[in-house]
Amino acid sequence: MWKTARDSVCLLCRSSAVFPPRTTTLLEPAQCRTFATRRVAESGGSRSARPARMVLSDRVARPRPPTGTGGKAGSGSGSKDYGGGDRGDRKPSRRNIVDGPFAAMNRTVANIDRMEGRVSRHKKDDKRKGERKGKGFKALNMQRALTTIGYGQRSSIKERMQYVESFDQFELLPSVKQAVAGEVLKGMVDIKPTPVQRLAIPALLGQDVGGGNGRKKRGVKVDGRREFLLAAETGSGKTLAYLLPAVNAIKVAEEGDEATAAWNKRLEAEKIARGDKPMASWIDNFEPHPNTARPRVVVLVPTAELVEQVIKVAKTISHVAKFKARPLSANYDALKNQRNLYSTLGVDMIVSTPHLLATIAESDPNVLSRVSHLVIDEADSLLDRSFAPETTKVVDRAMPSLKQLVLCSATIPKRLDNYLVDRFPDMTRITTPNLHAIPRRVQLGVIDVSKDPYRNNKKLACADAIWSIGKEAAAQQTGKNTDEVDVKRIMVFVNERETTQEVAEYLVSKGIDAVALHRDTPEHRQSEMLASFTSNEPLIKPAKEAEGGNRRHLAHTKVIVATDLASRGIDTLAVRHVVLYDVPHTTIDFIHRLGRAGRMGRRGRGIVLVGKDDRRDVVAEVKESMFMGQALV
Ligand SMILES: Nc1ncnc2c1ncn2[C@@H]1O[C@H](COP(=O)(O)OP(=O)(O)OP(=O)(O)O)[C@@H](O)[C@H]1O
Repeated sequence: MWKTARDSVCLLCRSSAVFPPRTTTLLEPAQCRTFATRRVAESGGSRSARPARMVLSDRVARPRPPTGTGGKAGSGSGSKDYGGGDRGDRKPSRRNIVDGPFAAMNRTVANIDRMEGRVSRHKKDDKRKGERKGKGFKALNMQRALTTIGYGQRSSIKERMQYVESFDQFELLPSVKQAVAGEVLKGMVDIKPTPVQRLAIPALLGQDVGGGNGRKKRGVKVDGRREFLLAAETGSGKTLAYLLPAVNAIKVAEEGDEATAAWNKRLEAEKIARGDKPMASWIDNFEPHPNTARPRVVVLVPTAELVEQVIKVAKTISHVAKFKARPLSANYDALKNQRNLYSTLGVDMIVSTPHLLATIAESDPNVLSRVSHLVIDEADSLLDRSFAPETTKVVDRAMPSLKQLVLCSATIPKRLDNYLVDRFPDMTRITTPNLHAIPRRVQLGVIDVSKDPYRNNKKLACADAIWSIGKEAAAQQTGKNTDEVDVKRIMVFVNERETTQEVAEYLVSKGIDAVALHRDTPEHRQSEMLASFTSNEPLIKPAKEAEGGNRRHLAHTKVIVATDLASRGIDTLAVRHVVLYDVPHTTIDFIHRLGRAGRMGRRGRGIVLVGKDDRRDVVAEVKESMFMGQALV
């Protein structure tokens, strides 16, 4: 019969009457006599009903199902069924109404599911994150390398972006604005700044365009300098976002520089004195410009290829804005690099790899003594283990004169995040709402290599995928000029450098025009190989040349098999197809590699080859994230 356990208390009604006797401190509701009796009364049953039938609904501790998902009308969120079994559309009793002025009075039923269902406003983001963590993206979470950006934060950024619609709104000098429309984005209609440009350009200029905390957006001054992190998805125009404010700073500084004005006067006088003699014949003997070997702006990038890419944009701006931008890279011999830096005509901006600049600065520390703006592009690479020592050498030397330090990246790996918190705790972070997501218009296809017809032959699967793309391109061309072939450019990414050569050779044996690119490829050769992938122009070849006189040759494709080296920052606007021969080790690599396609809103296709030993769960989750347009956690 009924017994009382001295140490036991019911979870719900807090009474100590229980059945059967137990020794635990907290009891299940079904074991509580007081509670059970009350349930009988509520459900209209008689006191004589046997306790065994008074079992509570097993839904008691679960959140209510959302409205419209099964159950009768009124049993969803609108009803107050707190575990009393299926009450159908019964009107909720007054004592269970928890909202309004009489809320919580005379409550006799525990509010367990109500509490679970309620989420505080501040915790909404955490809850969403939790849901994503718990359910959808288990595998990605396990190998998570990226720092998370809350969805609340992303929405507030979206709101702020609405304040900018055009480049004219930026407080840039007229010549700089003119360079954007007339040179860099020449030929484009309806030129508008991209999301990262809308957020970063005003911030770097110290301009308030409205929305949010102005002071915070413009950056906090630390020892007289402002520090920024620009993080935005691949192919979103980060280069212009940091270059335009830097060029603007060069021009503003030049306006008030008396030494430069005096030198310009002397040069004009010299020109008159030399008469018809070409300037090149005497300029080396003229006095050096005050900026010679003392640039105001330094941009660091990880590879010689990127030096070329960034300097090309800078020089295009300089055609209108008139400043001197020079590259330093392993693509040039020592003499050319020296001339670029020590030119008598001076240099305003240097674009370099950190290794080269750190070496030069070691022998001539003055080189970095006047730098006011330092940009570290691809900061996730330049501040990781392999580059960090050289990069920090440059940062440390430039620090005393720095007014602005800008770090730029498509991803914020956790390591970078920790480093920044440690080294630059006051850094202003400018992130776009789609950070860590693969561009929306890139689709991902998965080929299971373990199945027929490939039977774990990845190379065969890769060649087959490329042949399919080539045939599709050929089909698209039917009916057009048959003497010419529009060649599709395809990038194949592998994890190890040894694999590049192997795969490229196999593809060539299957009639595909393929080359291998890795760290050991000479830098000038790398640039040559990448040239046709970075050009925005259609790659048209005479049909005979494209076929190479061989009918088993795939005329419509050009393939580069590369390691991660070609995945960082290279502006491969013309690439529509990326093949992930190996499943990337991290989400960071997924983002960079797939980011070579679908740049600046273009369409793209990724194909990932999944072998028997590969993480299918990771690939499935990346695909799902991409489908939903979400950040890769
Ligand atoms: N406002 C704009 N409108 C249209 N195109 C633009 C605009 N800004 C930049 N672009 C073009 O977008 C392309 C990609 O820009 P950029 O190379 O700067 O991307 P990114 O964000 O640095 O990419 P990654 O992270 O891969 O380095 C370039 O070809 C550039 O000319």
